Amino acid sequence: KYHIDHRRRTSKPKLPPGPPRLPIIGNLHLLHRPLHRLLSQFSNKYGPLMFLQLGVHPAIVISSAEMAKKFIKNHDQDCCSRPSVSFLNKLSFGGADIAFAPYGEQWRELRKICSHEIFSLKKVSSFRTLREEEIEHCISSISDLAAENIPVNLTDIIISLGANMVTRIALGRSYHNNGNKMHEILQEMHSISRSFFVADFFPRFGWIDVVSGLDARVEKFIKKLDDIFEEVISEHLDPVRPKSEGAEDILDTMLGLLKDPTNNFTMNNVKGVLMDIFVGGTDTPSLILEWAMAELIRNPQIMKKAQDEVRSVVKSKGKVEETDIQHLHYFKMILKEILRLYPPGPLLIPNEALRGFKVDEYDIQPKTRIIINAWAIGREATYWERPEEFFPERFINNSIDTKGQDFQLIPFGSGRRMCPGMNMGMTLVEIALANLLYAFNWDLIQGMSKEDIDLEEFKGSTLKKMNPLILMASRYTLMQG
Ligand code: HEM
Repeated sequence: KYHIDHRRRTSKPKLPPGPPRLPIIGNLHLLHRPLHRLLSQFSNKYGPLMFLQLGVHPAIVISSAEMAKKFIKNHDQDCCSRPSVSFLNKLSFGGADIAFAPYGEQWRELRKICSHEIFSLKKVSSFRTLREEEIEHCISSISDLAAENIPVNLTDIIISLGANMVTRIALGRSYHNNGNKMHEILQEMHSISRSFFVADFFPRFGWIDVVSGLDARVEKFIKKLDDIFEEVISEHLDPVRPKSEGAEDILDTMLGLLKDPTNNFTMNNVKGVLMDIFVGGTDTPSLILEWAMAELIRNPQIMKKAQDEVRSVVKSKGKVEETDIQHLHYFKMILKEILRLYPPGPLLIPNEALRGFKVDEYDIQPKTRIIINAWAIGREATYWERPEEFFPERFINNSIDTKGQDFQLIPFGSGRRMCPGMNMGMTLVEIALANLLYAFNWDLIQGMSKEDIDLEEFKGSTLKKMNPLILMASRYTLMQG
C-alpha cells in the first residue's frame, strides 16, 4: 500500500493533449459559444480525447464515436457521476433529482423507481389522448391561419405544443391555464445558466458571485420555482380536487410514491424530478420538430417523399394515429437524420470521474469533468459520408439507432446516465411531425427562396434555431392527392 501511495505522489499523470493553458484560469479564456462548434474545432487540432483546464477543474472532451465507446463501454462505472455546480445543486433541490445528482445509492434508487413509474412505455402510452388533444389544437390553429392565407409562425406553435404537453403530463393542467408562469421560469433558468459563476471555477473567489448579485438572483429564482411547486403540490394534495380524467399525471404518481414506506422517496425528490421533467422535456421535442420542418422546407423532394409516405399509410382517416407511426419507415429516417445533425443537447450533460483510470496511454484523474460532444460525433467524417448534408437515405439498410448502442449517434447519451425520457419525447415528436406533414402542404412566404430559410443557431447550451420558422400552410385534402 505504501508503495502505491508513494508512486501516486511522485509520478506525473499523462494528460491527453489540449490547447496551451494559462496560469490559474487554464483554458477558460478560450471558451465562447456555441461551445460544441468551438470544441469540435479544437479537437480537429488536438484529437478526439482532449484535455482542458477549467479554472481549478480538469476536464476532457470526447469528440469521436470510437473514443466515446472506449469510455462508455469500458469505463461508464468510473465516470457516471455529475459534477457539483452551484446553480444546479440548488435547481435540483440539493441533488434530489435524477439529471444533476451525483452517482450513488440514492441516485440509483431514484432512477430505478422513476424508470418504472414515470418513464415506462406504459406511462408514455397513458398520455396518448393528451397528445392527440394538443396536436389537434395545433392543427386547428394552423388551419385557421391557412384558411385566411396568413403566414404561420411554426416556431411559436411548436414551442407552445412542447410546453403544453409537458405541463399536462406533469401537472395535469395546460400551460395556458398556468399563466405562462412555467415559461417565464424556464426562460430565467436558461438565462441564469448562461452566467459565469466564479465559485464554480475558483471556489476561493466565490464572494464575487455574492457581490455581483448573481447569488441573490439565483436565490430569488429558486424561491419562485419552489413557490410554484409548493402551489401545485398542495393543489394535488387537496382531497376535494377532482382527479385528472384518464391518465394519472406525473405529480400524482410521485405523491403516491411518497406514501409507499418501502422506498425512500422524499418531497425534495418530487420537486427535483418535476424540475428535471420541465428542463429536460419542454424544449427538446420542440427543437427537434423545428429543425425537422426547417430542413424539410429546404429540401422539397424529401418533404414530398415523406408526405407521400404518411398520406399513403393514413389514407383518408383525417389524422395520423400513434399506431400508424410504425409503418412510416422513411419518416423515421428523417428523424434520425435530424437527431444526427441537430442533437438538442449537443454536449451531453457533463459527467465526472469517480476515480482515476487509464484510457489509451492517458491518465484520467478522479473528479475530471467529462464532456461528450454528440454534435461533433454526429458529423464525424469517419462514419458519415458527406456529414454536413441532410440526407435521410443514408439510413437505408443501416441499422444505426439512437438507443445508446451505436456510438456514432448518441443524441440521448448512452450508458447509466442515458436519457430516460427518450420515448416520452420522441412519441410526441413523431406524432406531431407526422400530423403536420399529413394535414398541410407547406410553402415559403411569397418572395422568399428556400435559401432564405437559414440554419443559424442561437448561442446557448441547447441547439436552438436562431430565427423563427415562418411558413405558409394550405390544408391538404385527399381530393388534392
Ligand atoms: C426528445 C428529446 C430529448 C433529448 C434529445 C434528450 C437528451 C438527453 C441527453 C443528451 C441527456 C444526457 C444523457 C447523458 O448524460 O448521457 C438526457 C438526460 C436526461 N433526460 Fe432527456 N432528452 C429528451 C427528452 C427528455 C424528456 C421528454 C424527459 C422527461 C420527461 C427527459 C428527461 C431526462 C432526464 C431526467 C435526464 C437525466 C438522466 C440521468 O442523469 O440519469 N428527457 N436527455
